[in-house]
Amino acid sequence: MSPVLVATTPDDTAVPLGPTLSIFDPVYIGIDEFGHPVTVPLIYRNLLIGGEPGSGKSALLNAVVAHAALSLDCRLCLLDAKRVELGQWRRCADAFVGPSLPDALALLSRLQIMMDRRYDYLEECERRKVVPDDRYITPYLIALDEFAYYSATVGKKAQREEFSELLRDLVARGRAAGIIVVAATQRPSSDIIPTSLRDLFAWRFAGRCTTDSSSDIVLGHGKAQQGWTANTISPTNPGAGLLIAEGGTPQLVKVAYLDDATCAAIARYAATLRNTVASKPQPRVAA
Ligand SMILES: Nc1ncnc2c1ncn2[C@@H]1O[C@H](COP(=O)(O)OP(=O)(O)OP(=O)(O)O)[C@@H](O)[C@H]1O
Repeated sequence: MSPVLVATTPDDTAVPLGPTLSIFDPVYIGIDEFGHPVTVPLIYRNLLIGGEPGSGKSALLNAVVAHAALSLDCRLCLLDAKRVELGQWRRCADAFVGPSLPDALALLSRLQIMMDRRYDYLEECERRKVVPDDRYITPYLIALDEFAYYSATVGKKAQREEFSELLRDLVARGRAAGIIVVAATQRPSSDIIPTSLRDLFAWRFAGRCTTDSSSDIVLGHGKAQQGWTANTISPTNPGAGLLIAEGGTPQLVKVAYLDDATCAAIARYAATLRNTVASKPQPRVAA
């Protein structure tokens, strides 16, 4: 039987805590058009989320981050230029970057170093990837809301390019080292999501897009012609979108929505869990 986790309140009362999740579990993200639950495995994968403003990208991001926050075998790094979309999870995260490109660069550089060291370790142990209950490697979820802010909006050109290169490297090489990137943008255009970057994301979600071509930029070339376009999703149906995950065929999904109060409650609970249960002896990425 797994041990009962107990938290201590300020007046020293022991409060039993419920079970936790694992980042190796499939992540519940919503329902399909028949009302069936939709889950996606995220370990060893990355997820790209695109769609017009208000299409429900942050809602999906929050559903994924909620699962990761409740997974004590996962650490979090959050980048959110608006600060309020992912801000409620701040106390669960090793690092939280707001609207600062230098901070974003510093964080991604450190993650890149950590990734390289993890591969040194895996090579030394003659292993290929992180596994459940890994003694020394804890998976990291890197969640970015509106990554175009860092890759195309602020700072100098060289800094933006450095950001894009670092992000691309983490997406391309991070999976076996337990680094999961979930990145959202409201600008599904070819300059923000070039094909070479898009194709590195095994899982993709397109919320409502204003054109067939912007939907294709998220889902893949030719999908609109095959009848899969997020342009047909009603603007009055936020959270609905086309998901490409296992199987490769797009699937219509309505994302589970966590309102502010629910998010805050889950985040508080997850932070309590994280403070209560000793984490693995591994240096933190954040300063
Ligand atoms: N799954 C959902 N079910 C019901 N309502 C939703 C859902 N997802 C989003 N909404 C509603 O749509 C609003 C906008 O959602 P959200 O902030 O996730 O969009 P967004 O695409 O991230 O927007 P932006 O690009 O401006 O950040 C939410 O405040 C909420 O009212």
